[in-house]
Amino acid sequence: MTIDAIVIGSGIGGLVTATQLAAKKAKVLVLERYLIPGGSAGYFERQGYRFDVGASMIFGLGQRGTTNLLTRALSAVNVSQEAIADPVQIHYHLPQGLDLKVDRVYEKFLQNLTAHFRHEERGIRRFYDECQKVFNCLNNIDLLSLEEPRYLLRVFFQHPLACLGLVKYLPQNAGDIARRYIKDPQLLKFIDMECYCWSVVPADMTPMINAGMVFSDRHYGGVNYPKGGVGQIAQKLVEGLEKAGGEIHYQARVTKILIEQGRAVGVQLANGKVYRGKRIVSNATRWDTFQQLLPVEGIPHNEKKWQQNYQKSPSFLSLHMGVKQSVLPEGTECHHILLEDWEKMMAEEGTIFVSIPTLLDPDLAPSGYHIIHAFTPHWINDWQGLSQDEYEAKKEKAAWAIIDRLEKIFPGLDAGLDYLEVGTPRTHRRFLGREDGTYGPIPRHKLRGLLKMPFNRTAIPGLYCVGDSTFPGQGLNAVAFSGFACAHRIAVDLGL
Ligand SMILES: NC(=O)c1ccc[n+]([C@@H]2O[C@H](COP(=O)([O-])OP(=O)(O)OC[C@H]3O[C@@H](n4cnc5c(N)ncnc54)[C@H](O)[C@@H]3O)[C@@H](O)[C@H]2O)c1
Ligand SMILES: CC(C)=CCC/C(C)=C/C=C/C(C)=C/C=C/C(C)=C/C=C/C=C(C)/C=C/C=C(C)/C=C/C=C(\C)CCC=C(C)C
Repeated sequence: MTIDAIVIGSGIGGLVTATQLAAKKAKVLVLERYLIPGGSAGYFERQGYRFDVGASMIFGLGQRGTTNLLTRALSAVNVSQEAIADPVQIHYHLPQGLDLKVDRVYEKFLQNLTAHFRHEERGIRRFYDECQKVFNCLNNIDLLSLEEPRYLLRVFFQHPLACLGLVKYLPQNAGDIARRYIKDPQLLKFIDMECYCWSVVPADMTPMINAGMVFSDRHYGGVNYPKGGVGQIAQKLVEGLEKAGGEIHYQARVTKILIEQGRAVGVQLANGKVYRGKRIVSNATRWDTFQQLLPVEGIPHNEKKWQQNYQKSPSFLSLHMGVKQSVLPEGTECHHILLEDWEKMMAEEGTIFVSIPTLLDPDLAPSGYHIIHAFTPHWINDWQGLSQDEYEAKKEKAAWAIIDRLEKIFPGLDAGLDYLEVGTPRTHRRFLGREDGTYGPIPRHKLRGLLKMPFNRTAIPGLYCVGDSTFPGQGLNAVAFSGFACAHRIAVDLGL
């Protein structure tokens, strides 16, 4: 039977594309190089612990509005996922005693922040209220492909003000808007951290549309943890995909996208097997897609331009720990950010991110124990060219430096450690198939908001990209949007 769409990779971007197409009765095949689906939203099990590999703070699992794209993607193929509400998005432990919690309740968050910056009360409210404006524009409209003129026309006639609002914010960055209202340098550093901790760049380089989503949805749909672990989202999407007649093959590593007369017509696997399809979708990063799966000499001009504007963000050093319950003081929150010196916010091993999912779902660890996932940015270069012994020693040293720092918020961590597994940029590259283990693309220099981020079609007819190297970038809810948009464009192209 002819395959309508072959999707390379089962990250959330790839799976949302596949399920959306399958729901429209397209014949879909997903090819995944690893043993399970999910990519960065996958999991692994060790000694009774179920660890999330990457994604841990989940947006898009809310129940209301139009921006709850994970919930919507699941229900489109008749599956659902129980979600546990996280009452605090992040507990920040920042320099100069700036210790504060981002409460799920908007007014409570504003109060917590204002308590540290009384003189900026008005500016704080004006900045975050403006983020809510962006969110309200998005949360009113159907979110589909911006490459489909008839859809654009339709939403424009249905919601002209929301569309004009979005057009206004598309070229803007959060830092410019923050500086319009806020003068205090320490508060501006805090806004930088608010952006950096998910966009990996400071506020000046973070698109306002994305900041509007994150800073508002956390108080609207909220951050919600999937019962059973983050890996459940992908497992459920696969269940829905199969129910809708789609197929997924594991240990199916695509090594080549086949081009005939300038058009993508199929793929070849590492084992030599060939599949042909009417449309090919790559959920691999753009670097992997255009430099590994296609001949480098033929890289399209617009991809070269994209690489001049965007670079690979660093990868992470990840500590997956099992710890005794006694390590966590009463009232500990699920997510923490630790930084001791503002100058080091963007440095390797500067900011430490922490997620403790067992506070929301205790079933992920043996009784009496918790999971602490701590991660910090790291570049692959430092991990190349080492012997096995050197690699292990470097991992050990780096991990203990992080544990020592975490003792500040979790006294007794070292003594209460029951299990430790350390992942490096090499681990991310190997298991996620992402060049240099990168977290995703970041602007090389200040760009105008999201204007330079490509949509799903590529310069090669028949070939589409989905995932975090397409509009609007990193984040599970963001790549879910990219999946909705990609499937919409393909469905129109196939006349479904
Ligand atoms: N919320 C958080 O805390 C957090 C943390 C880390 C990552 N994330 C997010 O996760 C998102 C990643 O989603 P995504 O959908 O873009 O990508 P992904 O990297 O998660 O998924 C890509 C999938 O494609 C597979 N693949 C790659 N090359 C292949 C090949 N040649 N053949 C077959 N399969 C191949 C990989 O194994 C992987 O399963 C990012 O946006 C990132 O921001 C979130
Ligand atoms: C018609 C006319 C004229 C016009 C039109 C216009 C329009 C319509 C426009 C539109 C637009 C749109 C649709 C857009 C969209 C967007 C979106 C969806 C976005 C989204 C976003 C999201 C995001 C960004 C998210 C993110 C998140 C993340 C990344 C997270 C992460 C996290 C981390 C990493 C960390 C954690 C932490 C700790 C652990 C502590």
